[in-house]
Amino acid sequence: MLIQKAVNKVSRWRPLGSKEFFPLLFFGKMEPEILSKGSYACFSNNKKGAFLSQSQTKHDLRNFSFYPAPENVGNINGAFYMPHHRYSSQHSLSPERNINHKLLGSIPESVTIVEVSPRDGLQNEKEIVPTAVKVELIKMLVSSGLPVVEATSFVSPKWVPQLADAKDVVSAIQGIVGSRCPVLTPNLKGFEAAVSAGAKEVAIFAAASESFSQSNINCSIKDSLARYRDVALAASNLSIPVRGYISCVVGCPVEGAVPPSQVVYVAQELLNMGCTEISLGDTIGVGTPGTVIPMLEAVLEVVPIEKLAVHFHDTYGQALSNILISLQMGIRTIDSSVSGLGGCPYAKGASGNVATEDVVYMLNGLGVKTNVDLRKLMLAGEFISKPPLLPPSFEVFLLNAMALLRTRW
Ligand SMILES: CC(C)(COP(=O)([O-])OP(=O)([O-])OC[C@H]1O[C@@H](n2cnc3c(N)ncnc32)[C@H](O)[C@@H]1OP(=O)([O-])[O-])[C@@H](O)C(=O)NCCC(=O)NCCSC(=O)C[C@@](C)(O)CC(=O)[O-]
Repeated sequence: MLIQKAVNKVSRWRPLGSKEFFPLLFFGKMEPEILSKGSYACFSNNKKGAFLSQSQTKHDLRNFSFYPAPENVGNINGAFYMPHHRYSSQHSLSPERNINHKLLGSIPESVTIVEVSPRDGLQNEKEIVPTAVKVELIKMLVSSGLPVVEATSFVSPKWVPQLADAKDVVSAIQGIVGSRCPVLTPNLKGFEAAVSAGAKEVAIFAAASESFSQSNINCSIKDSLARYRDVALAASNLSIPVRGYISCVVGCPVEGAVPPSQVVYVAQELLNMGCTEISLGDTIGVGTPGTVIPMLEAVLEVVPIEKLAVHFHDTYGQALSNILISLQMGIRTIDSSVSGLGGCPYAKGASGNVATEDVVYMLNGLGVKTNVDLRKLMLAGEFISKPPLLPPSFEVFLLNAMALLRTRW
């Protein structure tokens, strides 16, 4: 029997297979060539692209690091990757570049990506993913350079059976350095269990919609805030940072459109109880820039921009547009999930989170620093999305053996 792991929601992201890699290694051409005005070829076996302004020279092109053939990186024909390029006045030689500059000028130089796949990505998966697989996923995500990897939730196992192994996951990642690994805690019981397992950061999760609060955490918004005040106080006594989520910031599966004033109310309450960061969740992915901009403008009246994060689901393919406008408004923390895994068990119809690969690809294209290695990230996505070739018990045995070897050497 094979274990059915999470389903990769974004099949365009897959690492190079050896079949594609070896021809590139031996026959691929590493230097870009200008073919005609404004177009170039990255590899001899690649399609030609036409993305650069006519004023750019061959010298400019050499300064970019090109990935191997783009269709091999992500199956995106004609796309290409410029990790170190940033639009700056140095490059603003043509009028169209000036227009670009105006639109992109407010985008931050660096962005913190909060990877939520081990928690938000897996919580909705029906087949139970073995603890060792979850731990390996977290390690792979950490090794890709992600600064924050949300590890799991200390919620009721009756409500979310997939995350019933929260204690074991947190115990197993105690040695991890280089990334923060917060966990969700819905109440004091969850908080205490998280702390005794070794969690150093927690997140609480309220909603801007009354119906969603009831279906997700079985209480009203007011009662949830009272519960969270207790968690925030206990956390502050232990100097543990608390992130506050707000779900349904633009739309609710039951109530429809959610007015920005309800989001502002919950944001203000979370801020007052001491949350160090507030993540605004478009839980069912119904937002567009048309609804996200007014909501963000309203929240920015009460929450300082450096404390805000955005959390988009991609139900209608709007997540990247919403992220782009959030960046243009100055937000510097983006939540995402590798391979677009995710969906809330209590939000019917909610599709996956925005894929981290897509976010990193866009940020790289904008020249925004993330410190994330896209190739390693893709391997993590591949690892969690592909049904394994081995029986689960053997796979878990292998993962445990690898973990043991790592601790010995
Ligand atoms: C909040 C509760 C616990 C209330 O659940 P409840 O049933 O109202 O709780 P209760 O206090 O009446 O307790 C019932 C039982 O649960 C136990 N219990 C109580 N608390 C815990 C705990 N922490 N850990 C383990 N067990 C717990 C408690 O001990 C008791 O056990 P029993 O006596 O029946 O054996 C429940 O509704 C729950 O766990 N909800 C979690 C739902 C969830 O995880 N949703 C997904 C996360 S939110 C999300 O995805 C959105 C987000 C953040 O990603 C952003 C976005 O996209 O919008």
